[in-house]
Amino acid sequence: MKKSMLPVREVNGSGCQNLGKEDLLRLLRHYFGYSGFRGKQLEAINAVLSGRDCFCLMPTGGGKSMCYQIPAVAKPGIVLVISPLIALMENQVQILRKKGIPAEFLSSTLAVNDRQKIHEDLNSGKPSVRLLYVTPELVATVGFTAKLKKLYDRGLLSLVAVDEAHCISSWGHDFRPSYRKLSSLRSHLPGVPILALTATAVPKVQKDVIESLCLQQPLILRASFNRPNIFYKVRYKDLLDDPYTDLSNLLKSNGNVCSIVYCLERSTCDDLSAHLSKNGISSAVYHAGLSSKLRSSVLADWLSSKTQVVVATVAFGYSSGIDRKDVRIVCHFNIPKSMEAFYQESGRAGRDQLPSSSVLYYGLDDRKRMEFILRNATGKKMEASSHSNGLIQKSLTAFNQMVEYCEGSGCRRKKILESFGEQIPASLCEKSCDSCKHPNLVLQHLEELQSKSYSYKKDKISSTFIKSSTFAASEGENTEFWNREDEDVLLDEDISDPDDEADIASTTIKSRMPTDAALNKKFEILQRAEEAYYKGKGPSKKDNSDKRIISETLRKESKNRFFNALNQAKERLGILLLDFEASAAFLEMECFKKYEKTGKTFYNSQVAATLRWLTHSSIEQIHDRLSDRSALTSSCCGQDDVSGIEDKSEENFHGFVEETNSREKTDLSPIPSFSEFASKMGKEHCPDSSIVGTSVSATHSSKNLANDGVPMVVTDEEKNQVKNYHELLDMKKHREKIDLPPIPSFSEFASKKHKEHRSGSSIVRTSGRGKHSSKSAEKRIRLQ
Ligand SMILES: Nc1ncnc2c1ncn2[C@@H]1O[C@H](COP(=O)(O)OP(=O)(O)OP(=O)(O)O)[C@@H](O)[C@H]1O
Ligand SMILES: [Mg+2]
Repeated sequence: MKKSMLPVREVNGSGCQNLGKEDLLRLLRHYFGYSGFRGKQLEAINAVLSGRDCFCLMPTGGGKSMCYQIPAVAKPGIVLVISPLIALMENQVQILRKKGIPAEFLSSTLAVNDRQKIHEDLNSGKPSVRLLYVTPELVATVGFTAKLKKLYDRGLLSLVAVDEAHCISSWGHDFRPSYRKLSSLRSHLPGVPILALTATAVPKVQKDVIESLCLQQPLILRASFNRPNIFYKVRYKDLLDDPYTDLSNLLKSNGNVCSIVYCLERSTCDDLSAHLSKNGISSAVYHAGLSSKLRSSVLADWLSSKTQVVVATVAFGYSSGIDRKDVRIVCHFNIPKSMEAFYQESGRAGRDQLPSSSVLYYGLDDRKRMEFILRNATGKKMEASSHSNGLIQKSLTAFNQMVEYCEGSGCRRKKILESFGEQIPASLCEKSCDSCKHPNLVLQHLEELQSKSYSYKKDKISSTFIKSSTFAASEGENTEFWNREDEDVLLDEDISDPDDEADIASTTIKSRMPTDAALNKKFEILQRAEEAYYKGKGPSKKDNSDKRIISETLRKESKNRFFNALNQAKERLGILLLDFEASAAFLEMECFKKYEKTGKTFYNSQVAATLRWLTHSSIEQIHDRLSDRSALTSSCCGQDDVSGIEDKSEENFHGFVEETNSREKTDLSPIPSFSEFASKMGKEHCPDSSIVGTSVSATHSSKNLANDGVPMVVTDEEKNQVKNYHELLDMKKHREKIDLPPIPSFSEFASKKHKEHRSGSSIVRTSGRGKHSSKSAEKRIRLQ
């Protein structure tokens, strides 16, 4: 039930100073039902009521909003709240209205009529609104500045609150350029107190905020950043059989509670959410690859408990301030870039002060990946700047704190707080982190990790992280890593991003290659399908089952898409030594197997994610995933084992490639013709190249025929040799055409793989693929 407004004391200027603690407590109880102020709330409220600027540093969920909400009901006039997110504003306005406090937000998402009503109220003799929420972009417009001036001239502005004030600082982790424009507020509205609120404790950011907002002798309030109700824990991916299963078990064992799972990449979100859903956990995906409408509906469902788990990229982290109090678990499925980001994101847990957990899944691959991104992200943003080296160093140093949090022993809570300059005794933790609760177990894990790390460095770093030049760019698009810092990219709830059409146009314009535009279009169609599904418009009740069926036609189309995408990848990368048809079939089968039961929508989504992966992956990644696809395809199809045949042809090919390579080194005579090659292999004829890429199903019959000894029959072995030969020719032609650094000796590559296979290393080969090897292949694919 709505409450009526308590009469505001008639105050003129300094009159408010007379409001004592009891008066303020009365307001707190009346409107919010709380019995006492928390932390530094009372000091902040008193400061702004007395007309003083205030910089308020309180932890996430600490109750910063109250510092401007109480003044709004204690003092006549309007409190202007500047907030980075429309969703956050909507959320707060709804809550305030329910409590009987007249609050409004102005944004481009409002209907024209609603906007008009707000403006009419503001222009009226006595506006009823007490809290007016706006975005920084709106404040920067000439029209709104004029409106503010008018309110100011009429003495109606009582306070300007700048929420998430760290967004103003390029030193902060959420820098938002439009916040910079707020620096003119002080000169436009002299005498109106400014309250800056943030949970970002870095001293440099604090200084930057105070200077940028031109705060005058502000009262600086700093509460402890300790979140005693959050239990901190790290899980080591490299020591787990399957992190996906580990996560779903963790969520299930906690009773499907309200949770947030942060991932680095959109494709991981899609994949992980599908996995959780399959395991009976109510989950949805949130990332900037979704239309803004879909994002809003995911957020609304999560806020209203229709969905329990949101699997999100940092696009959701940007929604800091969204008030769902009962988030019990915040999980980072990939290591965040800094302690600041980690603190903010994990701080979404337990805002109701009840016991909650922060779980970070740490992986050595993830660490290297993030280091790579940080180097390139900073380089990319600062290409022309002489500061770039310093910035790279700065972000790597910040990241090292995160690594130390995971790889070091000792209290995790202490590490968090010390990174913000707070010195505490380890006893403060009271065994509410894994290190304090189970020190021996954590030490044991760290030892195991160390030995993994040693072999990891030896085996993997060179191959996994030497990426093509496209890596940095593609990482950015997939990970949304730069989104928060770059307003040109589709910013979450940016006021300048009012509708889906703008999203699509902007995405298309941003596409680097013409092929990307076509792909984006396809993604868009898939997104819409997904949106319809989530909104219940998708599968109709009548023929639900039919619509969910993945038809043969759809599967064929998907295969064709993969085939085309592989060709495009080949154009992009210069070379791909793969059988495209078999690889396309493998990728499609992977999607089908995974979502056969869940239905078309998820299947389409997985196809889209895989296509996206193909457009951005490096040669190594694609080869790693697909070089042994035929065996997988055959096993997926339930065919008999053909690995012997595959192996033999592969060995032949390897031998041939090696021989050709050694010829290359010693004598430059032309490459042998296929007939020469075939006769060398003991064959009698040269089959037509059109048979290249014959499906696996043909293998059996051709094998039988070959056994019958019919001379003109083309065996699969021969087909493979033809295919391999043509690929080799392509490779050579390509080398002749463009001036690339020498192709890495294929013989070295092939024999290295062979050796690795023999020694049972991480590269999974075709033959002898048992349950275990396919599992590790699956694991590797997921981590990409
Ligand atoms: N004095 C209080 N007593 C009890 N609960 C409070 C008090 N003040 C605020 N809260 C509640 O604490 C929760 C978090 O408050 P709020 O959203 O203002 O946090 P915040 O500091 O802005 O966090 P964030 O940095 O995440 O935005 C809210 O549900 C709010 O109602
Ligand atoms: Mg807040």
